[in-house]
Amino acid sequence: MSGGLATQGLVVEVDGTRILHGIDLAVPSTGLTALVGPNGSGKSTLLRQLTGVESPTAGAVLLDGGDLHALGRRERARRIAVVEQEAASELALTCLEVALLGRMPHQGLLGSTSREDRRVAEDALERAGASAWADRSFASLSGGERQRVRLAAALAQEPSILVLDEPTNHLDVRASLETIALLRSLADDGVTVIAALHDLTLAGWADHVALLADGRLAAAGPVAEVLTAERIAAVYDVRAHVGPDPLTGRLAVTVALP
Ligand SMILES: Nc1ncnc2c1ncn2[C@@H]1O[C@H](COP(=O)(O)OP(=O)(O)OP(=O)(O)O)[C@@H](O)[C@H]1O
Repeated sequence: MSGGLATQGLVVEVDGTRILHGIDLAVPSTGLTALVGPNGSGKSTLLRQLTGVESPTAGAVLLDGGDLHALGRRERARRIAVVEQEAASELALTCLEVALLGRMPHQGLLGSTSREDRRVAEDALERAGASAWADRSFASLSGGERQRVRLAAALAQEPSILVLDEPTNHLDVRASLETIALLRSLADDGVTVIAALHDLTLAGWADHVALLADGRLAAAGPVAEVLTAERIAAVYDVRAHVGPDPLTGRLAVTVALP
């Protein structure tokens, strides 16, 4: 199932400060989209808008052409899963219980866990490479291990749209690539996936890139069209080189201070 997620003239102001200046972005419903941009450019703010947890100052977020904010919280949660900074409430749970949190939007009002919920949560842990820790306390995991379990909770939600804020944070080089491969396979399965990433070479594994600069959309489109050396140099104020990586043949970005 695919979902059409887009913003129209999206403006966000916080305490009188304008953070997003009228963003028009259609998140491609096929393939993996990387959201990149310097620190403070507005990535997390934009992602919070795309998940509907915060309302815009002006403009709109559209889901399948309708106003996302008109949907109830539970209905939104059935459609959109989010992986962001961890919540304190997760710390008291086992990893399986954290994964089961993803089933909540699909459960009845009493929230009882069915055999099917448990199966989906266990599958999600397996897919995220976290099943070995199912019975461990979430608090006892390393940062990278927690990241995988939080991804499993999002998978257990069986969303049509998956929004991730720096999903490779804390992950080692191999685990980062495995996460990107998992996100790509979800996209292949028809899930709309958008992930904020800092590593531009990692972003090169995506299909599409949206580049934010100072709260504005500097560019959006296929990876090779957006991640050019000139644009990276201008937006990040660095010297940049973009070329095929000798190992993978894929786009690799190297940068140096001016
Ligand atoms: N309450 C606030 N008042 C003023 N400015 C704010 C407030 N909250 C956020 N901002 C600013 O909004 C801008 C965008 O923040 P956001 O977290 O969206 O950026 P980001 O691109 O995700 O950054 P990073 O890469 O560092 O995580 C930042 O400059 C931040 O300081």
